[in-house]
This record gives sequence, C-alpha cells and structure tokens, in this order.
Amino acid sequence: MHIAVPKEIKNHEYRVALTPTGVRELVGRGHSVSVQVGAGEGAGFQDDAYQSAGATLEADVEALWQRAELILKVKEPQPEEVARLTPAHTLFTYLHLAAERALTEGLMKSGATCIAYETITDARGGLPLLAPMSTVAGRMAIQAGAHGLEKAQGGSGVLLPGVPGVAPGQVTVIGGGVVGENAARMALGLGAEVTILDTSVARLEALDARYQGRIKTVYSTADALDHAARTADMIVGAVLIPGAAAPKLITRAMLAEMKPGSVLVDVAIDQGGCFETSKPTTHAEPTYLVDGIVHYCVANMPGAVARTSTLGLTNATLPFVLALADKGWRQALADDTHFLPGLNVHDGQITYRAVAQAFGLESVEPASVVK
Ligand SMILES: NC(=O)C1=CN([C@@H]2O[C@H](COP(=O)(O)OP(=O)(O)OC[C@H]3O[C@@H](n4cnc5c(N)ncnc54)[C@H](O)[C@@H]3O)[C@@H](O)[C@H]2O)C=CC1
Ligand SMILES: CC(=O)C(=O)O
Ligand SMILES: [Mg+2]
Repeated sequence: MHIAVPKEIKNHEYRVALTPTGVRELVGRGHSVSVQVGAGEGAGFQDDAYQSAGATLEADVEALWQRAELILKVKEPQPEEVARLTPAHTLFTYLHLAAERALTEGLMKSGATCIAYETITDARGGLPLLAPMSTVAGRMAIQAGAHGLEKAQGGSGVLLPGVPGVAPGQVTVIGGGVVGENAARMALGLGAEVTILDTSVARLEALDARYQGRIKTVYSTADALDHAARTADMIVGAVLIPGAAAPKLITRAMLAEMKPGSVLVDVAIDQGGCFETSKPTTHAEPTYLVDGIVHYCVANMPGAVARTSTLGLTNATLPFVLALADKGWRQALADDTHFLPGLNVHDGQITYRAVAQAFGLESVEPASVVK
C-alpha cells in the first residue's frame, strides 16, 4: 500500500503522524511511504532520518495527497486538506467531528473513508489512541492554568502552592478520566488543594483508592458544580462522552459566582468544550477573558510539546497503521471490534452514532459497511 505523511498545518502544530521508526516497520512489510519535506522537523525528526528508514521525500503537497491510498495525520484536516480528499483515500487521524459540522459535511462530501483515533476502544473500556495525548494535555493543563493565574494574564494573582502561612490555591477538575487524573496529579505535585468531580462512582472510587484521600472526590451534580464555581481558583474541564459533543457544565451565569481572575482550562474544547463561554483558541493566543475569568481553550495542547507527544502518539497508533496497511481498512476494521468504532465517515455516510446525533443526521452501523 502507498502511505502518505503530510506536514501538519494547524496553528502551532508540530507533531507528525509517523516517526522514522514507523516508516521502517511499514517499508519492511513491503509498503511504500512518502513523507512531506519537513513533516517531522517540529518533533525533532529530520528528513534524512525518514529517507534512511526507506521513505521517499515529497515537496509537492498536492502530489503527495493525490498518490496516497492511506493518509496519516495528527489533527483533523483543515479546509485546504479536506478539499484534497477523494473516495480513493483512507484518512487516519484525530477528527473530533461532533464539534465541527462543516468538517463533518466536508468529509462526507469527499467520499473518503475517515477513521478517527479518538473513538477506537480497548478491552478495558478505554480509548487507547486518545489516552497518550490526554495524558499530555492533562499534565499541561495545570502549567497552562497556573500561568493564567498570573496578573499579567488577567489572573487573580494566586500562586497554586501558596507559601508558608498562606493557603494554597484550589483546583477543581471536572471529569476524572485520563486528562482529569493527570491534571490532578500535577496540581497535587505543585501543592494545590485538588478536587475531582465525576459522574462515575466507580471512577471516583478508583481515584480515592489510588490517592489515599490526598485528592478529594465529589460526585458531579449541579450543586457540586455551583460549589466548584464559587470556591475554585482554577477549573479544568476534562469530561468526555466518547464521540459526542461535550455537555456545558459551567454556564455564563456561573462566571459571576467565580472569584475574579480565576481560570477555566477547557481541555474538552476539542469536543466543543464543557464551559458555555469556551471557544477554541490557539497556542499563538491561548487565553481570553469573559466576565473577568481567564479562559484557556487550546484544542491541540500536545502540539506544543511535539517531541514527547509524537513519540507517545505513534507508540499507540503504529499497530493500527500496520493493520490498515497490511489488510486494507475494510478487513482491518472487520477483524477488530475495538478498531471498528474508529470508523466515523465512509462514502458520504456517518458511521458513528454520537457524531450523527450531534447534528441531527442519520448514521449507518460501521459493521454494515465493512462486510
Ligand atoms: N485540548 C486538547 O489538546 C486535548 C483534549 N483532549 C480531550 O479531553 C477530553 C477528556 O479526555 P479523556 O480524559 O481522555 O476522557 P476519559 O474518557 O478518560 O475521561 C472522561 C471522564 O469524564 C467523565 N464525565 C462524563 N460526563 C461527566 C459529567 N457530566 N461530569 C463529570 N464527569 C463526567 C467520565 O465519567 C470520565 O471519567 C476529551 O474531549 C479529549 O478529546 C484530549 C487530549 C488533548
Ligand atoms: C486529542 C487531540 O485532539 C490532540 O492531541 O490534539
Ligand atoms: Mg478542531
């Protein structure tokens, strides 16, 4: 199979979808790989390393896409990339479609087969291709939020660990999954007082056992969210209903209850965000103020630490990439019940129910497509 790896073009996105190590694995199995010139530079992988691994370097981006059967990316295709997709293409990348109607419609129109990293599952009920980047984003959320608390950023001027004689800051994390636990760990490490809200009692039990009470766990209700708004210096939004648009848990009215200069870090922004006042931002301009509350809503947080993120992401994606290349998408998905829910769009149809529901559209079962 012929595989293409374009250079990412989203704002300040430095990750790449395949490392030279991955190229070597694919080429060793008889596949051919074209890598756009400079694609790996931001993650510390130079062109000559790809060439040594057996890839062909391609400077002409249109030709790169035209020749590809399988396209490996990191972020959802940007408009100029959507325009290059045809029914001959299989696209494997993060998509987060429930947050973006125009992108969803563009992919449907393209006729391409579009498989999302973030809806692939595993036998433990996890999302193995989302988890490594959720780990990164969760760990980054606290450093981003702590910066937002500084006065120059519009923040309240609270130092999370406090100092002797001055109480630490309060961090509330809504959603105690991968992002949430990693954010909580970092906040705890900095010396903040940390509370996690989740609607899963089993998840709260696991966190309580793991952190032995050092992180407070609270069942997530409207009352608990009101309390969080009134007391927290920083709230991290880390909820997920797989594939679906995030529920809006902190409303604009609740901002008035918050301490001026408090910070909202909406990691769930890639699924539309879980705060009513969230809108996607970029690493170039990561924060904005609404009613005196600092909002950080970067939808590709791991792109800023591209070296670590690329290595973590490609460790998780490579087995699936190899299956797609060796078997073709139909057989690869048919053979693996956890890979199958990755299929989001095929031949103009949505194949992931929560995405279709987000837009009031019809979906077809992915199993019916791979038969
Ligand atoms: N902005 C960025 O750069 C990145 C964003 N993300 C996003 O972060 C979000 C979280 O991802 P993960 O932690 O991997 O998901 P996860 O599935 O591991 O955890 C989500 C948690 O939210 C909980 N939850 C669901 N509804 C809730 C509610 N109403 N109140 C409280 N908790 C609720 C679930 O029980 C679960 O424990 C996703 O939208 C993901 O795409 C992930 C990586 C990078
Ligand atoms: C998960 C995601 O969207 C990212 O890593 O950018
Ligand atoms: Mg997006």
